[in-house]
Amino acid sequence: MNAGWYDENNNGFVPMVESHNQRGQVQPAVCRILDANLDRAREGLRIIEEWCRFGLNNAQFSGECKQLRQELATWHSPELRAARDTLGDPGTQLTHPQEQQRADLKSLLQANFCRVEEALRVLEEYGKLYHPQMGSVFKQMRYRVYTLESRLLGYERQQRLLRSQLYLVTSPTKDLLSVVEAALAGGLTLVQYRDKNASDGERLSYAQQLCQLCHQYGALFLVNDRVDIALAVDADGVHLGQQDMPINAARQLLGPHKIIGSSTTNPEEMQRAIQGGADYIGVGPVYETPTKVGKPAAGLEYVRYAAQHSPIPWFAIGGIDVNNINDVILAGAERVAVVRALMEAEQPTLVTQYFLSQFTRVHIQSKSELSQSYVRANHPGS
Ligand SMILES: Cc1ncc(COP(=O)(O)OP(=O)(O)O)c(N)n1
Ligand SMILES: Cc1nc(C(=O)O)sc1CCOP(=O)(O)O
Ligand SMILES: [Mg+2]
Repeated sequence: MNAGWYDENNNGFVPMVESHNQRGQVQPAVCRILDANLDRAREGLRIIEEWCRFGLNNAQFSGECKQLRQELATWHSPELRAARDTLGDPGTQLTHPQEQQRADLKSLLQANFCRVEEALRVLEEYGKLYHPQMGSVFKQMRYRVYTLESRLLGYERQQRLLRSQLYLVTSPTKDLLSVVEAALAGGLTLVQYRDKNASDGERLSYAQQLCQLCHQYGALFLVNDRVDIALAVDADGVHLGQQDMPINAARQLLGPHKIIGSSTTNPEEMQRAIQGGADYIGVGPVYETPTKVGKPAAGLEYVRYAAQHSPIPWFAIGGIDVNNINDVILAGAERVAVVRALMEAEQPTLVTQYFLSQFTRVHIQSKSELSQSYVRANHPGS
């Protein structure tokens, strides 16, 4: 019969990794360290797994967490558990103020990934004193957790991009932070920092402040044109036009999980952006706009084309305001990007709320109009 034990934490029968401590040569303190860190890693994984399972309904991510927990359980032998001395542990009273509050879900997940990774690193080092394979096994496990972390946080980002219907592209103003904050308070979830004339120092400083502000509100933050600044402030991604760095070069620098947006004006540019690996595209200018002088309008015709043909999220942009938003939505746009309509608004919070409400209203109205015309066509007498 295989050696092992029954684990009460949902793991069932756990085959035991054979003890290497047969001659009692490993110090009890090492066993205590291994016991504590096996617990710490499993607890952190369980917290992450709950979000993957109940928050994201994602079987792949939650399955990977469960698999890692089970592998940890195979090392948590009764011998290591027996070394536990909770009453004699001075660390049970120590907490850090940051553990008492988490700003948002992202920081909760990041804190727990950090906890798991640290625990695995401790297991890797002290494990070398306990079992010949423990060092390499826990090193591999730590790399699996890094991969899970970047895939999960990248996935979260993509989900937030998909859910964003209004995108604020900023223009320079002395009230930049307060305008953006007012829009975030109205429910804005996507912001791009755009300033074509500032010095690099100013750009970096604004990008840092805006990135922090957006993340406080759970919104995504992208930088226009500049991959280096996006990297320096750990932004969620960049927006690149036809004259900017090519998407594939930006992807090499930013890695697979950051967002890259690309401006398009016609079907050929759209096709190239999609093939190049853009996460979303700008579709415009819908109307001519003083924000981008000299760029001819692509018009509502191109919006209709995007509605029919774009397999990735797209934002109609250019001259969109509270007066014409309904025309743009009726042409098929489910997402819009604006500069002046929010940056020059007297009440950015209210204007944000108005824009967002139009997506629901126009769709409900056009759906009910469609269903009424269906009833009229199919039941002429009713
Ligand atoms: C969402 C979005 N769409 C299009 C643009 C324009 O990008 P680009 O063509 O590179 O022009 P500049 O903004 O750099 O002047 C954008 N910024 N955002
Ligand atoms: C930055 C930008 N890019 C465009 C494009 O079509 O690629 S239109 C545009 C400016 C949009 O500004 P406003 O909302 O003030 O008209
Ligand atoms: Mg550009």
